[in-house]
Parts: sequence; structure tokens; C-alpha cells
Amino acid sequence: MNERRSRNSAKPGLSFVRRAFLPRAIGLAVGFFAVAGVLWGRAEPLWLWGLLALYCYVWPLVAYRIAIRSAAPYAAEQRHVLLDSLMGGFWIATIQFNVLPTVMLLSMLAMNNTATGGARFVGLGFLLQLVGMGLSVLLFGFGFSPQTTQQHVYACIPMLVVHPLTIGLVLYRLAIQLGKHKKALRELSRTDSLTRLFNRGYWKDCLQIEFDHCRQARQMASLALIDVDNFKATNDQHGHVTGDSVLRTVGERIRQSLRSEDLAGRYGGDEFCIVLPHADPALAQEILERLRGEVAGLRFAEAPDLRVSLSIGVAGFDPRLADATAWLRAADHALYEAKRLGRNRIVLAPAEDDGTVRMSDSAPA
Ligand SMILES: Nc1nc2c(ncn2[C@@H]2O[C@H](COP(=O)(O)OP(=O)(O)OP(=O)(O)O)[C@@H](O)[C@H]2O)c(=O)[nH]1
Repeated sequence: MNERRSRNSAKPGLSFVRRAFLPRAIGLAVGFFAVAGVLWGRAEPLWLWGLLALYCYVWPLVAYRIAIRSAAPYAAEQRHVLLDSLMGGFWIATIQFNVLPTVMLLSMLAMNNTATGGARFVGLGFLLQLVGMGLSVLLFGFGFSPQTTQQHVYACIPMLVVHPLTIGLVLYRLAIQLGKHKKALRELSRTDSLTRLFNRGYWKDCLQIEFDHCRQARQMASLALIDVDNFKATNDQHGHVTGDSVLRTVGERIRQSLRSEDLAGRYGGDEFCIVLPHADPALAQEILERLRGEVAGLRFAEAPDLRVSLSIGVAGFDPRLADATAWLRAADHALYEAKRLGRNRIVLAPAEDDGTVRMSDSAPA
């Protein structure tokens, strides 16, 4: 059942068919009155009334079923819209070009054709309307009686009111849906698929913004680069699926242990990156120390003996930094020092003026 649903939703144009159903069903339901209002009182054969009723009330359901079951729903819907043009032409000639219903039907058909296939479809639709008119002339002969009476006007009112409302509703729903898709796409383009943190590209944009902000507002911020220690060995000993699970869990812990304003991303591979606005290196160290401790306590059901540790380099913002890349480089140097000094520790980048490397108090011996 689920498989059938997912196969169906992969068919091109299915949502277009669903969207087209309501305007066609409601448009034809009220369009019936516009044509019937002119035919009423004429000695028309019974089969013509039957055809009108079938077309207006049964055809929309049949068209929907056919399109939805088709292997190519969009192409099927295009054929149905063209058939609507043919039938529209037929009814226009049959009501002998009565002005108001004729203009109304032509404009509604032009709107449907434009929405379905652009200008090319308007031209094609127009040709089929001519064919439909020809069919009517063949059956009933040519008649031209353009006068619109009060009765004809009343018969057109339902379509004039209801059809634009339906189209408006469909467009409104479409706009809401587009807005949601746009938001989802924006999220997707910013997010690392494994850890759900920011991806490298978006995080670097955030870093640049924070750097500019610190410079202009003379504010403090810290930047941290985090690397999972000996991660290659984790992959080699426990496999890449466990390796992925480690990265995902570290990502979760990063999210949980940071403040709401902190901006965390996956820099690539087993490296993570964090901007901590308004945090001097001492505060950043405190926050990251908590994270380091939590990660050290992680246990994995699939690899009970596995222990994970983090090396972390932290650089505070310094107005003398040339650009955001220099800031990143300072944090990277501190991370390198953390690795060199034995891993599983936090190292603060030297302040620009003293050139010393300061180590976390809690670095293991
Ligand atoms: N499972 C998994 N592994 C990855 C992913 N991206 C990168 N890696 C692996 O992560 C490992 C990173 O190893 P290295 O950069 O050599 O560093 P390390 O083994 O952590 O050693 P140190 O950083 O010196 O502690 C490489 O073997 C990559 O193949 C990923 O998305 N999933």
C-alpha cells in the first residue's frame, strides 16, 4: 500500500492533476447553468441535454480518475484541458454565440489553457475550440444570435462568481505550499545531512557575519574548532556505520550543550565548528569543557568498549585580526596544539600580543 503511494507520488504531474480537479469540477458545475440558460425554451433534442449534464457533472470525475491512473498524469491532464477547449467551442456554437456566456467561456478556457501549458496551449486550445464549433455547425447548422437577455445574465452569475473564487483559493493554497517548500529547501541547503548542524558553507557565512558584527559593535565572541580524536581508528575497528553514529551523537551533544545563540556546524569529516557570540575565551572554555565531559561519557550499544574524546581549539575575537579567515586560522592552530599536546583537551589560542598558548585547566595529565 505504502509502496503504491510512493510510486504514485513519483509520477510527474500528479499534484497538478489534483490541483486541477476542483476548478474543473466547480467550473463545469456552474458552467452548466450558463449554457442551459440559453438552451432553455428552445426545442433542443433530449440527448443534447444529456450530453451537457454528463459533460458538466460526470466528465470532471472521469478526467480525474483517468489522469491519476495514467503513467504520465501531466500529459493526460493536458489532453483533458484540450478536450475541454473542444467542448467549449462546441457549446459556444450551440448557444449561437450568445455574447455574455461566449465571452465568459472563452476567457475561462484561455485561463485554464494558460495555466496548463502557457501561450502554446492557448493557441492549440483556440484551434480545438474552432473544431468544436465546426462539430456543432455540422450537427445543428450555423446560428448567430448574440443577444443576451436578463435570463441569460442571471444564468451566468454562478460561474462569474464561483469560478474566480475557486481559482483564487487554488492559487492561495499553491502560494502557501510554495512558501513551505522554499523554507524546506533553504533549511536543506544550510544543513549537514548526517548531524543536522549547519553545513560548512552556511556556517562560514555565519562566521563572516559574526566577525563583521564584532568589529563594528566592538563585541566579544569566540570561535571553536573541534576534532574527534583518533576517528580513523574508530572507523577501522568498529566500521563506518558506528563511525556515523558517533558523528551524529557528537552533533546532538553539541546542540544540547550550547546556548541558543551559538552557531554550530560540521566543518567536514570528523571536525565541527562553533561560533559563540558574546563569549570571551574563558566562557567559551567553560561551555566547551562541559561538552568535552559529556562526550567522554558517551557509550554506544553497538560498541560498548568505544570511548570518544574531543580536541578543541578556541580563539577569541581580536580586533587586530585581518579577516574571518585569520580568526579561523587562529582556532585551527590552537586545535593543532591540542592534538600535539596529547588530544582530549581544550587549547586557547594565544592573545595576539603575548604569543603564548594557554591550556585548559581540565586537560587530562
Ligand atoms: N564514518 C565516517 N567517517 C568519516 C566521515 N567523514 C570523514 N570520515 C573519516 O574520518 C577520518 C578522519 O581521520 P583523520 O582526519 O585522519 O583523523 P583522526 O583519525 O581522527 O586522527 P586525529 O585527528 O589526529 O585524532 C577519516 O578516516 C575519514 O575517512 C563520515 O561522514 N563518516
